[in-house]
Amino acid sequence: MRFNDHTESVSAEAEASPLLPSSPSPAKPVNLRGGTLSVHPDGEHYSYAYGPTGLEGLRANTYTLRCAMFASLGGLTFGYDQGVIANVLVMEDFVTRWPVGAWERGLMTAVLELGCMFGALSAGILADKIRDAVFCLGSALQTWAQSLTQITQGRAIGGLGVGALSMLSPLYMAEISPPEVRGSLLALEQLSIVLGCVVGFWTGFLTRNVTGSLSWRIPLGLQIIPGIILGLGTFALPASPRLLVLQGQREAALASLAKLRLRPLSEARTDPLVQIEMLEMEAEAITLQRASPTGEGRPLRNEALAWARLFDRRYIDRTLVGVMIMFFQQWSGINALIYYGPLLMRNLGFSGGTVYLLVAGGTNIVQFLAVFPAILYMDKWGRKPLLRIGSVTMAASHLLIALLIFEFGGEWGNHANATWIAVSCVYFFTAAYGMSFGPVGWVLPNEVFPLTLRGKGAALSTASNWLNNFFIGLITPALMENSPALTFGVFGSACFLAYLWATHIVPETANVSLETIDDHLTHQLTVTDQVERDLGLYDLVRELSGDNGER
Ligand SMILES: O[C@H]1[C@H](O)[C@@H](O)[C@H](O)[C@@H](O)[C@H]1O
Repeated sequence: MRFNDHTESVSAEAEASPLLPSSPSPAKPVNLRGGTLSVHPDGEHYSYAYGPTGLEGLRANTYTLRCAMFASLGGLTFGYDQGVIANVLVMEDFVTRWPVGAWERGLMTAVLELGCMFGALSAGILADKIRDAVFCLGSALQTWAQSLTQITQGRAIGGLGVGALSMLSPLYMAEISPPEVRGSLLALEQLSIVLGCVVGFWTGFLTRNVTGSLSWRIPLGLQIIPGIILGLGTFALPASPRLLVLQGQREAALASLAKLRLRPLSEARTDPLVQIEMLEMEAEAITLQRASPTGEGRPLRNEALAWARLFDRRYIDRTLVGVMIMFFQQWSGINALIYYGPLLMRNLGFSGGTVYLLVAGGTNIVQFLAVFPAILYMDKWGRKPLLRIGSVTMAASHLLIALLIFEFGGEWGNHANATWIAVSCVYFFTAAYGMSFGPVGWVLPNEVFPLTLRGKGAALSTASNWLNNFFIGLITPALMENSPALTFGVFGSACFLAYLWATHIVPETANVSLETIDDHLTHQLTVTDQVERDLGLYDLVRELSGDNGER
């Protein structure tokens, strides 16, 4: 049984969350080969860290960092598509070749998001390399398309790959990370997505004047490169130790963990923190297997039962956390700005190329820069404070824009100051989003589910991202046409609800191991506790803390 004693100052809000039981008072940390173990006087509540959080922590985890960066290439692929497509849709060759209506164009854009949703949900079925191959096939189809139907088909197929990768990359990162830098490492997914947006946007921007179809074939084709690198790289990445334990491969899991924690295998066998981490994984795997032994010979029924467990009374809280963080991430309105930003800027009185650069180019860069504070401080400050500050700032920015449009809409020319305040609000919003719901949206869903449900839970949460993304894309133009002020009012209200949700419902997950989070979220701890006791975990913890157990 562990507790949320972060030697550094993770918010006390964790204790205010209804999902987490209140933690026992913190204990003095014991230094263990560079890491720390803090044990409560009762000998059964503890927390541990292999090293510091933030930048120093990332520096101390070079190999895990490299693996996570590599895995995050999955995020790059979908960010790139978003960045590129905005440009492709207005390229001269593209528009004259296929002079289609708004509806077909909308379908062509949105079909990727629907593909992504199915890709995320079915990620568990396809093997790694096949998912990647599906993505490359989709990209190739788009690049060599001879008709709009082929592009649309290519985007639907590519979407399956992008969706699967967008779910699997962060899941893998969560499973290989040590507790003290898991938030920072998972935030790399967001960094990659937004980097993809920036690169995609500027690539399209640079090739837009190339003659003929190369103007759009080049940027669409380039996305195959990260796909190929990722495909080749999956052969070199170490397997998730948690998955190996679940599959009963203890030795392989230890070898993988030793590599990730930068210890020679022989040393890892006796390293106290590695031993604790291994025992925790084993305890969780045993508990979960006892709780849900899979019946043999009925794979479809078992699969359906496994999905149904997400809605079981015991897990529904976590399922809602995963689904709702993505819901609020999308209803914050970030993609309304990304997809329809130029429209908004035109509403604010800007025109031509300025509009384009200000919005699409500018907001992507702001979003990209905003991820860095999240990477550096997410584990130190905790997830909840980021979400709360972020949602309040986003709500305030949206509401101010709504008021300004209401007051000065249609006569911006006479109110230059109001225009610039509105533009600043767009950037404030983007920065606040980029530090909060952007990265945390990819962190929380990969932390709150227990081992056996983690894949399906993350898949459902990612599907929620894509489905809501799709709806936003669909309704925003109509909303804007109807009333731009109302559009911002709607997103502002969603941000305010997100604040209430982050304050009262979200559990703090910073700085504790994935198994600890599971312990905390499982309202009755008894089974895992007993298994942990049987495996000798508490004896080991007491021994390491210099306690002989007599109390
Ligand atoms: O986290 C990402 C990121 O913020 C992207 O810019 C946005 O387009 C995605 O929908 C979102 O999931």
